[in-house]
This record gives sequence, structure tokens and C-alpha cells, in this order.
Amino acid sequence: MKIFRGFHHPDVAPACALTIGNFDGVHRGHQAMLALLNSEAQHRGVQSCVLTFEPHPRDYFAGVHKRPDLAPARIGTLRDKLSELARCGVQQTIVLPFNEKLARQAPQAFIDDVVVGGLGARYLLVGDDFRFGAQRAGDYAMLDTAGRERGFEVARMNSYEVHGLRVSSSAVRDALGAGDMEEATRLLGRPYAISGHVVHGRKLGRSLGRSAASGPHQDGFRTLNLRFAHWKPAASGIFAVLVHGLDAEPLPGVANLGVRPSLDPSDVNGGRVLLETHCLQWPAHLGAEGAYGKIVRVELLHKLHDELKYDSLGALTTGIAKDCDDARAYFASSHAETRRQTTRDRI
Ligand SMILES: Cc1cc2nc3c(=O)[nH]c(=O)nc-3n(C[C@H](O)[C@H](O)[C@H](O)COP(=O)(O)O)c2cc1C
Ligand SMILES: Nc1ncnc2c1ncn2[C@@H]1O[C@H](COP(=O)(O)OP(=O)(O)OP(=O)(O)O)[C@@H](O)[C@H]1O
Repeated sequence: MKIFRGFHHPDVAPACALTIGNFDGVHRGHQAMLALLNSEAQHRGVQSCVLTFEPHPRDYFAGVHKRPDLAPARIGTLRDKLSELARCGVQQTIVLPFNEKLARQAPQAFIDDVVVGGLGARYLLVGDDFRFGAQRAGDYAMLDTAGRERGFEVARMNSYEVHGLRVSSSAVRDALGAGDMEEATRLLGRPYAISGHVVHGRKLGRSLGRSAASGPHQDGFRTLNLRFAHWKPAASGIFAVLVHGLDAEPLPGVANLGVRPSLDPSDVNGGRVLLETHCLQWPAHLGAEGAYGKIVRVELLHKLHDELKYDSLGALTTGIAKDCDDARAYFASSHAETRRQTTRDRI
């Protein structure tokens, strides 16, 4: 999949079958839409193209109005979105910075500058609730009229539903917020996952478990850390996870997604949202530093509990040791084994 920031680039396809939206999570409704988009693009001999925004428009307005509560919790980072769009077979994605100019652009100007002038849309597919342009004043009827005048076809996608409910990013956010990973999986059509480069933490984890130097924890609770590049993740807490991309088989682990309230907030990652994963069994052949710089995908299969503010490092160590035991118990259950089998081929 080709990715462009903005559409003023010589390699942007001169004509395309287009869809527009935020695509946070790339859920089953989005997937159904993208399948239709791909087949319409193929039929017309043009590229399938997604136009998406970064930041999310509601993040932009939350900033302008100094109302962080208006920002939607984020299901995935831009990296997650782009990798799922590519997996859905999209040929080209344009990431448009959502800024003041776009926020103020009248719907007709958006059609002229972006849809026709910038992207050469021959076919435009939108959802049944799609609105666009300043004040969200543009709608399907306006697009349809413009399409007749400017020579592009406009189609509307019916709501894709699961058990009678429209699948939406908001519904996925609600499921993740409630820690209901089974419901999130149903809506996403895959287990919820976060991917990214393994970055350095402050290497405290390796000494944490050692104070309880016995049993399986004598090497400490080393963690592999991914940054979640948004301040408001839709999910948070402690999870049983599978790590893909390090070894031939996914590695079972236990992870913390959050801001680590028990630690000193002034450290290098203080306040940043991290996904910190402790693999329950670290393959010897990877070596102690074998994960740094690699891109991994961590599936959050089952929530154990919310992040806690422990009052000492000793209490944190005891808490993590219990989380490891609980994750082991989860993986020992037949239910988890089924999930593990079904995710194996998605590295
Ligand atoms: C399974 C697990 C559970 C955790 N739970 C919490 C928690 O409830 N509260 C908290 O403040 N930090 C929690 N942490 C974060 C640890 O404080 C952090 O991973 C540890 O200090 C290592 O940091 P480092 O990777 O920078 O070395 C957890 C970490 C793991 C791996
Ligand atoms: N279940 C669905 N069925 C059909 N089309 C959908 C569905 N969900 C989203 N779409 C369409 O996909 C495009 C991108 O959707 P977008 O990510 O902006 O919205 P969303 O998933 O409804 O998110 P939110 O809940 O935050 O409004 C839009 O045209 C939207 O109408």
C-alpha cells in the first residue's frame, strides 16, 4: 500500500475509487466497506484509495476548545490503522492533517479541491451517516449532485451490523473501555492488538522480580515496551497477551497498558502511554536484548484488572507476580488455547 501525507505528491494515483473517514480500529464495518471499494476499483481499473485524517478531527476540536473530554479515546495508533488498511488490500492511503483550513473548508470546496482536484475520484463510497466539510454541512445528497455534475459515481454503504447493532468505532471504544475483549474481538473481526517498535524502558523491571528471587521470577520482570502514540487509549489496564513477530510461535505474556501510576512521573517515559509486556517464558535464543528495535504486534486477549497505584516497589513486585500467575491460568484454560490457535497465522 502506498502512503502519502497530503495529496500534493507526483506519485499519487491520477484516478481512484475513494472512501473517506477516520477508520479508527478498522472494524468489521470498515472492512466490509473496503472490500466493496476494492472490487469497485478493480472493476474500473483504478486504485482503491482511503482518505483519512490525523489528528482525528475531534482531537483537533478538543485542542481548539481546550476540552480534552471532546477527544475520542483512541483504538489504534496511525501505525495500527495503516497496517490494517494495507491488510484489507487498500492500494493507496492519503493521510491529511486535520487543521484549521480543513475545519473551515465548505463542503463544495472540499469536493472541488480534494475529491476531484486532488484525488481524481471516479467512484466515491461513503457510509450512511457520512458528513463532511465545515459544520459537517456536507452530506450524501450533496455528493450525489456533485458526482452527476463532475462525472464521478457516488455510492452509499448500508450499515454493517453484528447481532442487530451497527458496528462503529464508538462501539469498539465502549467494549475496550469496559475491558470486554470478547466483544471487541467480535466488532473488530480479530483480537484487539497494538503494534510498534520495541523501545527502551528505564530497565527497572529486570530488578523488580529479583527481590522476590525465587521460582520463575529470578530474572526479574523484564518488559518489552511499545509506545502508544496517543494520550487517550481506548483500553487500559493489565492483560493476558500474545506477542507476535519475535519468534516462530506467538509468545504468551502479561502486559500493562497505561501510565504506571506507582512510578516516579518525572522519569524519561513519565506520563507517556506505554504497552509494557512481560513474556511468561523468554526464548533463550533471542538473548537478553533480542527484542529492541523490532516491530512486534501484541494482542490483548483478556483483561485481568485496571492499573493500580501500588504504595511500594515491593507491593508492585507482588502484584506483577500475581498477574503472571493469573495470565498463566488464563492460558492454561481451553478457551485461551482456542484463541491462540486462531491468531497464529496473523503475524
Ligand atoms: C504485568 C504488569 C503489571 C503492571 N501493573 C502495574 C500497575 O498496576 N501499576 C503501575 O504503576 N505499574 C504497573 N506496571 C508497570 C511497572 O511499574 C513497570 O513495568 C516496571 O516498573 C518496569 O519498568 P521499565 O520497563 O521501565 O523497566 C506493570 C507492569 C507489568 C509488566
Ligand atoms: N457499520 C458500518 N457500516 C457501514 N459503513 C460504516 C460502518 N461504520 C463506519 N462506516 C463508514 O465508514 C467510513 C469511515 O467511518 P468512521 O471511522 O469515520 O466512523 P465510525 O466507525 O462510525 O466511527 P465513530 O463511531 O467514531 O463515529 C464512514 O463513511 C462511515 O459512515
